[in-house]
Amino acid sequence: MLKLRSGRTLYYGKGDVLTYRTYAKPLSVTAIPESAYIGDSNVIFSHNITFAVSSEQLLTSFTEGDNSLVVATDSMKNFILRHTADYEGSTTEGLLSFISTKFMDRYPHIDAVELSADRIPFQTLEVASPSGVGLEQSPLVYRRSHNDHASASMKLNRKDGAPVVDTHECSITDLQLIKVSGSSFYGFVRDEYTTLPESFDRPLFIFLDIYWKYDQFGDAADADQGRYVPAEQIRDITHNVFHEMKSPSIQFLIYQVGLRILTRFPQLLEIRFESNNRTWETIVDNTEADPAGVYTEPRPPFGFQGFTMTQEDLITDGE
Ligand SMILES: O=c1[nH]c(=O)c2[nH]c(=O)[nH]c2[nH]1
Repeated sequence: MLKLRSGRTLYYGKGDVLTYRTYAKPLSVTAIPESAYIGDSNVIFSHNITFAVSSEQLLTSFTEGDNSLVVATDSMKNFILRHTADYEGSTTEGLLSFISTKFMDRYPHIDAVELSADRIPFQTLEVASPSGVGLEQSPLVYRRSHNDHASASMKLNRKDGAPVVDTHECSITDLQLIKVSGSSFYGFVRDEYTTLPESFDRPLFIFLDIYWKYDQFGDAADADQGRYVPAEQIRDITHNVFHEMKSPSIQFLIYQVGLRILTRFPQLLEIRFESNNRTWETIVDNTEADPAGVYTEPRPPFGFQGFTMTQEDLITDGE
């Protein structure tokens, strides 16, 4: 949240600025064992952007109705759209820092900007090859995806007058993963409040949001440094670890995912998880002889977990 020196919250801005940029610079990233993802053509580089500004000098716009320093939020929207066209890089983080730095350069009375973007994912589609043999990716037609998506957020302020990225966070949200067998939950506190039976093989459905921060923001903004961490590889590590392990709880599962992510990406300072337990409710249980089961959606209320990890966790875990 953007605040003045006095501690008073003050900001205004525009949300849901939809920017469908075509033919941005292609992204290429280093391969990791858990993922086939090595980049994006960025033929469609589209985002839903939220942009807010703050300044000591905007106080009178609230207290006296003085609009003399108010950049209309409609103009902000135009600024974002026009400069999305000028962006020469290939990452969401780079786009946000480019637009916000330009804005602070253009309007020197703005002290701080807070902005975020959800990437709007479009997936490639296969079409019959003109040669008549096999399929190939269409370079023209894409499918809008409503699955998990990447996001980034950051706050800029001024240092010696120049805009600098003060804090940032990248994420993948709305991951929804089911493992049909190989998860348990037992050994928890049993007392007069306990009704949950122990489970030795539950169909574990989790909703997961994962957030990360770089040690050096430049690695996120400029993929040419070769240390960009794509949300797609974070996603693929997550389902690999889920696949590999017999989890005794969601708590331990996300810790193991975090260890793997921090191992793969030493350029990350911190990783944070927010998970939600949506374990399917069992209607017809499976047996050793017959693996078929029938399950239904769990009823609220839902359990959740939150956990933050840093590179220190790799040292203490002895990996
Ligand atoms: O993985 C889990 N962790 C819990 O803390 C918990 N609590 C609960 O009721 N089910 C589960 N599952």
